[in-house]
Amino acid sequence: MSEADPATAPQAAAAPRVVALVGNPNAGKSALFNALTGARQKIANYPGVTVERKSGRVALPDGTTAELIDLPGSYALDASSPDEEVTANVVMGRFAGEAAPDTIVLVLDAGNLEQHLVFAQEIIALKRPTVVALNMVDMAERDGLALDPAALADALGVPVVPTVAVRRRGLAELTAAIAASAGQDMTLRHKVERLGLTERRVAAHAMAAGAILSESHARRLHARLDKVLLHPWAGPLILFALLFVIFQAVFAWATPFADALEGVVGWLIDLTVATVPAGFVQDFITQGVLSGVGSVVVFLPQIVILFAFILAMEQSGYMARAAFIMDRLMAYVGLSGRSFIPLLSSFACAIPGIMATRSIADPKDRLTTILIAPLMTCSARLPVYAVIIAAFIPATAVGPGIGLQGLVLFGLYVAGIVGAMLAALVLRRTVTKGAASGFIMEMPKYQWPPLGDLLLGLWQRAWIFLRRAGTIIFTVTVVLWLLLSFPKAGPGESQSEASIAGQIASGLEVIVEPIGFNHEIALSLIPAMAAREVAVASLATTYAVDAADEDAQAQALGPRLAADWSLATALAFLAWFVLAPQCLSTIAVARRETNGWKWPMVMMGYLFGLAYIFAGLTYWTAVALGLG
Ligand SMILES: Nc1nc2c(ncn2[C@@H]2O[C@H](COP(=O)(O)OP(=O)(O)OP(=O)(O)O)[C@@H](O)[C@H]2O)c(=O)[nH]1
Ligand SMILES: [Mg+2]
Repeated sequence: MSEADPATAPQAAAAPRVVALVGNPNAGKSALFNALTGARQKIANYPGVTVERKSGRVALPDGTTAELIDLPGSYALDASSPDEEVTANVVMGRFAGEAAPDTIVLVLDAGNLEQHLVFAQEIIALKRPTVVALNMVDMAERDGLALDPAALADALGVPVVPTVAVRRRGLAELTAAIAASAGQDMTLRHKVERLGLTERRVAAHAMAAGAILSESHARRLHARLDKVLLHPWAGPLILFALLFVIFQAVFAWATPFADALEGVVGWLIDLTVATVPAGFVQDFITQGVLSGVGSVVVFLPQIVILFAFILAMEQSGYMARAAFIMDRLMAYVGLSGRSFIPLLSSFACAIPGIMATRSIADPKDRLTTILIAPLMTCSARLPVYAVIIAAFIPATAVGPGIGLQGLVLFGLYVAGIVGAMLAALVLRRTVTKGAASGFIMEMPKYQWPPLGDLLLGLWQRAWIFLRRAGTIIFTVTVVLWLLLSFPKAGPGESQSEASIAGQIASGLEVIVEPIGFNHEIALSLIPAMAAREVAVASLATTYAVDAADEDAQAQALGPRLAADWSLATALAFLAWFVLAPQCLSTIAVARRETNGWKWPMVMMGYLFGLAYIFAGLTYWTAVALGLG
């Protein structure tokens, strides 16, 4: 440790001046450090912490040498992480055996000046010799922003040197400014006083605006967009409205395509009946493959439209803003914004969502996120929701451009989110007790989503969906069809009731009957553990097996459900699928990520419990309202 300690290291004549690089994360401190010190670096650890202490020698133009220290990025002097604590301790000279730096080089990202000036003011208010390196001016110029270093120097009362660390631009000027800072009474010239966070934000805004020489139209537009989209209350409202529009579109735009696909499946069934001799093979193709798997595939248009919006939000740079907005809201339920991306991925599928929780450092944050991820409405639920909504909710308008079907779909997604937030709230107060940690992220630039990337992403999502239909859904449906087809029913008996599958389902039916579920639903719940869409395929296959004739067999699932189920049962079925952990792969991934069966069991227990209770409440309420 002593070799890293400038106070005791063997040195020529006088101890070299200590110069510390301070600034927000990603300002380019390490890049500047490397550019200035080259190979003359030493790496050690700060006493008592695992944070690296990187120091190196730099020759100044006045002939002296300085010891340069690269510090971890920080947002504030009242530290919240070990990294930030080291920075604060070094800057304030609180480390034992470590002298306070003689000069502070404050590294600011020219492209994020306003944000970086918030912390910068805290440093300058310390009244120590300070030099500002206005770094990354190349990036700012590329983005159409030209800054005036003199104006900024004037506002701050410290020298400002424009630099491009990675191109070694401005290094001579910077070392000259460091040399000149020696022995000066900087406190006389500093214009920044100690202020609270809010006042510093206001001042940062004014100083950043005052330092702009010219700004391109696009940059100004993006800044204005952020003002609106990140506004404390307009931002969440816009996000909410956008999601609302998305779910309207999923129904309004997909219906003609879904109807056409349904027509194709019906036509294929007719064709099979006409060409394949009646018997086992014909039944297998019509009941098992076409009715079962076909009933899932018809939801491809909905999946594609939903993902077109999600991908466009990601690629345009809006998604990071949504995460930022959600961070504030999630803090209320004890989650950090770091959970947002895993939870967002869970809208596609909980499996990548749960794997993405590896980026959450806090173990309790992470566990909470894993436990609530299955409540986010994954795309496998979409076919289940869509088939029930199309069959039971009239396609009427409840307002200009607002369809009732889209509204119900939106409501189901919101129900999942609300359920997840409430679950987080309860979990954070009980099993995963602890404080939430905030997060700050850099916002990507706005851009039009590149059409090629968008189409590629859509193709990948569509392919994942179709592959599931061709593999897991196909397999489970075929097995179910076999179990549904034997033994053959006697006269007057229904085939699905008499079959092996039907007899197994009868056991389950006893349990789910009180919440309004019928025999067909009970039959669909077990195979749907393999994947939620299988519930749709199972229902379709069951009704096809029981169909009186070929015409009835070629009929789509929706009209059959509408004829056979009460609205109360349909609503209870939706409520069940909002909450129930009907997915073995998710449970398996949760086991792997938590190293044991305890947490997956907790997850299954609380989710099945909630699903049962809420499906029941939905059913009993609906019946009381006369919808049974
Ligand atoms: N174009 C450009 N890129 C830069 C410049 N300075 C740094 N970078 C890049 O910006 C990124 C972040 O730079 P770092 O030097 O690691 O930032 P840092 O301030 O040390 O970040 P932390 O250690 O996380 O606080 C790296 O990819 C650098 O290559 C610059 O002047 N121009
Ligand atoms: Mg660094």
